[in-house]
Amino acid sequence: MKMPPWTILLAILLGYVCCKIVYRLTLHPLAKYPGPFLAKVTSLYSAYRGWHGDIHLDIVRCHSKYGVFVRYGPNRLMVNTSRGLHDVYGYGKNVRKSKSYLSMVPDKHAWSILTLIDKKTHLERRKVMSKALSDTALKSFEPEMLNHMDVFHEQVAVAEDSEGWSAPKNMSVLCMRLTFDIMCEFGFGQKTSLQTDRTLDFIPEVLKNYSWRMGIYEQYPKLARLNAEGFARILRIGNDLRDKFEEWSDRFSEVVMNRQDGLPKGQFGLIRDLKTSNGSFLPHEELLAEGSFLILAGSETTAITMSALFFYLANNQSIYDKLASEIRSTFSDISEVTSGEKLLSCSYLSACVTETLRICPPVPGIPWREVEDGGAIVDNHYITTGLNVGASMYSLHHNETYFPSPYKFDPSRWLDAEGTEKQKSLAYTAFNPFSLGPRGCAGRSMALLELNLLVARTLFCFDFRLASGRLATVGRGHSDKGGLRSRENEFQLFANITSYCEGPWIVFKRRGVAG
Ligand code: HEM
Repeated sequence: MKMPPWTILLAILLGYVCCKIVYRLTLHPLAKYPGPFLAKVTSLYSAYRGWHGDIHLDIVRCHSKYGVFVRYGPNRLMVNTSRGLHDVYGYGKNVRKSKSYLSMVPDKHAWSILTLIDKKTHLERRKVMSKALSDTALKSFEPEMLNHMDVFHEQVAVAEDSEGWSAPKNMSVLCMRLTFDIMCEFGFGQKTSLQTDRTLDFIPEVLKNYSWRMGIYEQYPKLARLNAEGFARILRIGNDLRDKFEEWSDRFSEVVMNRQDGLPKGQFGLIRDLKTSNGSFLPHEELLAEGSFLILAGSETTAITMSALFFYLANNQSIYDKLASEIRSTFSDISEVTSGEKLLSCSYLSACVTETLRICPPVPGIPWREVEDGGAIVDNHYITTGLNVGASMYSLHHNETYFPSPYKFDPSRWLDAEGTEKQKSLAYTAFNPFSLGPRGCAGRSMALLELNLLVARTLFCFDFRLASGRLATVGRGHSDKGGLRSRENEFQLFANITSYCEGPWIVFKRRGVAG
């Protein structure tokens, strides 16, 4: 009997897939490691988790079920120890950024500091970026940063009831607008007014969608080749938002890219005017990619941490009181609440910020690294060339070995107290919200400055608390949601390439207003 050609093709394809699955389960160098069955045979498993936004929770579940090393993709191994963390991300390790970052490179020349895989080119870029984000640059920008925070406070200051409390405010929305405006002026010298101009509300929405897509592609880069954006455009899905955003970003980049003297530059000017080793400027596509990444990197992450800080302070009265008392006794006028000795002396503030970054790391998933020629040792395990290794920040930050009662918001774990030194230094070995080593966050100081200043200035000028009724539940876990989303006192993260969050809804009252 003669078989039709398509049946033969199908049989060959099926045979190939079966062989691949058998290989991945038996002879593959990672075959001996435990993990979810589907994750061993296809990266679609983690892409599905990325699509759901609960990849960080699934990783915690997998480590508690399978142990320290878990196979989380056919070629991917994750580890949940501080030694593993430092072996993968520390300086001088035999790894580079994984090829999955390529899925975030839209065009041939559109690298950004985040996606650059080549170590030498990255180092050159990093030197310029470090200068752009140096303490000196931050200090000279601080007055503008404070202006943006004043606008933020004007928005929450309007009293709505007879006791002087404001209407409920959605912190994740207000914080994103604030950090976006700060980033655009710091990086590009542009005043974007997202805080006050409601016609620009499409921008955070577009950025959120973009991060969500990138989060999925990072897990399964082949999906990027399907060109979902192209199809969405043809099918006219989301075209309104996209058109508005493209129009806005074209206008924005026209000004930013203009090298004429006298135009506002911002710190990004240093990258724009950077000449490569052959004496030419970076290609236009690369500058655009770099600019977009900087806005995302600088705004989403910091906004999530700010929102989480409001959530945990409003939900923990004794911590709120202790912090308010520290701030109000350290400063005697709002003009004093700036960077410097007094702010640095607020040890409880610093502990609250650190604890928020621990319990709610804005990059909760795994920044994958690829092992280079010669292999690498990760927590005493030899890993072969070409495989991907990584550690999830959320999972490590909830590992009981380093953080007893990991789901409890407890700033005191970062304070000096007799008998706790050992536990505290152990905690620091696993604390990693900004990643570490050569690819660690270049904007750490900027983020910490924004976080400390916003909280200190808010508590100096205002009292705040959770909004009442249904709004008080936004952002928290719920028993109905089941599993790892059921913790009511945990601020819920939805992980993508960074993450997004909802709420909390907070009401404010200017201090000194009688009620
Ligand atoms: C709480 C706020 C922030 C957190 C938690 C955070 C976290 C991170 C993490 C985990 C990475 C490594 C990502 C990877 O390996 O794939 C990273 C990279 C980076 N971040 Fe941040 N970030 C924050 C704020 C900022 C800010 C305000 C900026 C300012 C522009 C910034 C600029 C960068 C840059 C340039 C890189 C790439 C570094 C490199 O590859 O050399 N970040 N960040």
